[in-house]
Amino acid sequence: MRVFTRAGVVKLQRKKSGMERQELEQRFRHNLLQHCGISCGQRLLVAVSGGSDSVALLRLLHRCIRPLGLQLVVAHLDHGLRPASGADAVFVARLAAGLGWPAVFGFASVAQQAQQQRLGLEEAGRQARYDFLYQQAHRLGCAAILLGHQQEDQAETLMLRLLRGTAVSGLAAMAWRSGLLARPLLDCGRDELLSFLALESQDYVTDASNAELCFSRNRLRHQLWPQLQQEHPGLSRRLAQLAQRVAVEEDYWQQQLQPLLLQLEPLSEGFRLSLERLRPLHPALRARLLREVLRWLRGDVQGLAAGHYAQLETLVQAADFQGVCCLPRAVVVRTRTALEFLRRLPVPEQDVEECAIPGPGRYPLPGGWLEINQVPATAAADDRCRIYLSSQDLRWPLQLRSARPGDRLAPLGMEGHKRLKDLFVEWRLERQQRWQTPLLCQQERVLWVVGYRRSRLLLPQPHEQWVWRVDFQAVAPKSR
Ligand SMILES: Nc1ncnc2c1ncn2[C@@H]1O[C@H](COP(=O)(O)OP(=O)(O)OP(=O)(O)O)[C@@H](O)[C@H]1O
Repeated sequence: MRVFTRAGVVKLQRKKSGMERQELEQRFRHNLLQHCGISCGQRLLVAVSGGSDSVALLRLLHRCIRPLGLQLVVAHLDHGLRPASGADAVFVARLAAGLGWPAVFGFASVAQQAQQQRLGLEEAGRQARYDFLYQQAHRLGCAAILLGHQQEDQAETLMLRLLRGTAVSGLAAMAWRSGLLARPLLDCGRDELLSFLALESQDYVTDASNAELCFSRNRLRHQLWPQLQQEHPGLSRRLAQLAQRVAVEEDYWQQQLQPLLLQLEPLSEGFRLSLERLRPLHPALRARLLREVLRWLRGDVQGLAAGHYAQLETLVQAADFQGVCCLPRAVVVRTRTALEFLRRLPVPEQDVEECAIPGPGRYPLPGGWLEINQVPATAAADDRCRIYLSSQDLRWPLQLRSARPGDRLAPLGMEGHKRLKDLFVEWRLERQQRWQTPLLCQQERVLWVVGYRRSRLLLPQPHEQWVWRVDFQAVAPKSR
């Protein structure tokens, strides 16, 4: 049996720590090259707050990159939220200078920006930070912006998304690489990074706001997380691994989506996707496709919840074709053969004053204008902003007005009549929009809920050579 003296134990511990550091460095280098797509010789912007994670990031880079010929520029933004924030900038400046790397600094008045843009402090800070980092990366010709998010951050992000009701793809949490942003520490534990810093005799700053419980992430970190960790040791690691697996699967789904997205038919205000293509898809693939189309249309999918996707699924499966689904910033209209994904029309700012339309011409509306012309009957189909009316059955004058309680519509695509009030609820139109949406009527009968649905009335007959074309052009309200 070997007996170790105290000095021997210390020596052994040092050896173990040295080996752990070596393993951490190897993993870090692998993450940098394989997961984050960094190539030899590139210039990188390293975002350093002065906290333990980003300081560890900088020190790891400093140790690992010499053989790779990478150049670093350190970047720090002072959010101006704490009296001591200037001291963090000084700390980062000294650290960068000590390691021999250039550094850039910025200042943002985050509290003011949060007030102006009606954002929470966390969100405003994030926006200001990313604006600053992107600007600097472009100005300095950097190939990537490296961030110090680590395993616990990843697990917290996944958990917060879960608690807020994410789609499955949201469980992928933060990506190793997303555009310019790269996160090479995603599989490194906080304790592992702290041990590394201790071994390097490197200090770091502690941000007092990280302990403030007004931020949801901090509440999770300090209140819920310790309890969960106690019950389920290794939870952070397992959640971060789950995020990685979901990311790989999402990559697979993206590949499956590509050929389907090529089948999207562009419209002037959105896209059309035929039911023939949508219906045979597996529901999982269909849900992702619908989500992706909405992302294309709106630029993001914020504010869309599971209930919205369930509504779209109902539209796809419905036998009749009168459906409309109003979503935040988008409207999806079901036609006989397709779903049309359209940008939301601007909400009119006032009711439409009732006016008579004595004949063809152009008529102003609060939210735009309406134009009626006689045109040769062609195969042209109605859409949300254009309908064709029979010239044989139309009797002038028509009327334009806002909806009234008691109005009914005989929606094209289904039998019978429906109360507009019920249709508005079914379409999820906001209250304000319900009674300000213009209606085109003939003798009190609704022909068209402008911008949404037409009725079966006055459909052009097959033998007609000329028909009336009614166009609606929406005008965005002037910003006040
Ligand atoms: N003020 C800042 N200036 C530059 N980069 C920052 C700043 N704040 C955060 N970052 C970058 O964003 C990453 C994530 O930010 P987050 O707020 O989660 O970290 P932190 O707790 O402030 O600091 P750290 O991650 O360094 O311990 C940081 O690791 C760092 O790379």
